[in-house]
Amino acid sequence: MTEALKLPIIDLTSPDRSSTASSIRQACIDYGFFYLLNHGIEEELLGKVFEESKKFFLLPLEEKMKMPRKEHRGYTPLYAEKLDPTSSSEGDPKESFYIGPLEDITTPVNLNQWPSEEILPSWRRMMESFYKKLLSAGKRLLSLIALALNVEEDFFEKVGALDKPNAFLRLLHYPGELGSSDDEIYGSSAHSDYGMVTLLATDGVQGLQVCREKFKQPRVWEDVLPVDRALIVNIGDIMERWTNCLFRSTLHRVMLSGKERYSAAFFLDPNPDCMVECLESCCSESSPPRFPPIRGGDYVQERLRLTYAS
Ligand SMILES: O=C(O)CCC(=O)C(=O)O
Ligand SMILES: [Fe+2]
Repeated sequence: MTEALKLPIIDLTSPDRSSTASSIRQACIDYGFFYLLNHGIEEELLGKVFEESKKFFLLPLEEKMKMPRKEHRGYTPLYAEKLDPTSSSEGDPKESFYIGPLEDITTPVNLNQWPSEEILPSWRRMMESFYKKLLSAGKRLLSLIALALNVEEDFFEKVGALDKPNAFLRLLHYPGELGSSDDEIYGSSAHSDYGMVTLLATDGVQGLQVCREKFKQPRVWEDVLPVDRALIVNIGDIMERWTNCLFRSTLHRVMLSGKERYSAAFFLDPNPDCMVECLESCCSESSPPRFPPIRGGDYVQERLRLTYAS
């Protein structure tokens, strides 16, 4: 049995930034998760994004396999990914499509892969527009997160995290029928996200669960229900490092109920060259830094390697 969690709701456009920042601080300390309203992504665009996403996943497998995941961009088929590397299962029953930075960071050519315009004419335009709006919402949110951490609101810009951030949009499809007799099936197995923050949109089909005490056994899982017009935001491991574990990167998973589900997760990771080092406002003599400084890119690379190792 699980219970639904009543997560705090944050309004990105609230004029009272200091009170919003303190609500964010409490939400990140207590849950590492919150709902975000007035994020600037119109309902209409979101509807279209899910329509286009559906059209893509409905393509025959051989068409989708023309864009296999390369440089973390493109298509990953069912069971290709194991988010919980300690689990013995064959992989997660979900397929996804990754879109990386629209402006490339380390290469002169853009590495993104796109479905052919003949097959899906408005796909790329729609996804690029969605990506840009998510990035803008993410940047605005990070300025509030900076205030919540008692640093200057442009802190994440100043340290170079947001100068060409390594942000990935991932479209996800969890099939409805999997032909398994298990009554508990994890569409995404238990994991925490790697980056700074994740902004998640879902098609309204429930399934997301969080475990607030990742080191306690047995694990207690609570449902995060979809809230109309809200994105679900969670703190990632890099932010947990930056804040010396003050803000938590909470373990989460997706349980399948036999109902098909679509979601879109936007992982906002810092520029690969940005150094992630415990914030002064998050350590003291009695609470020294728990992690050494690390280059953002090195950290994410290692986590991805573990996820995709077979
Ligand atoms: O599909 C979802 O609701 C969550 C997906 C997720 O947690 C992830 O891709 O990291
Ligand atoms: Fe996640």
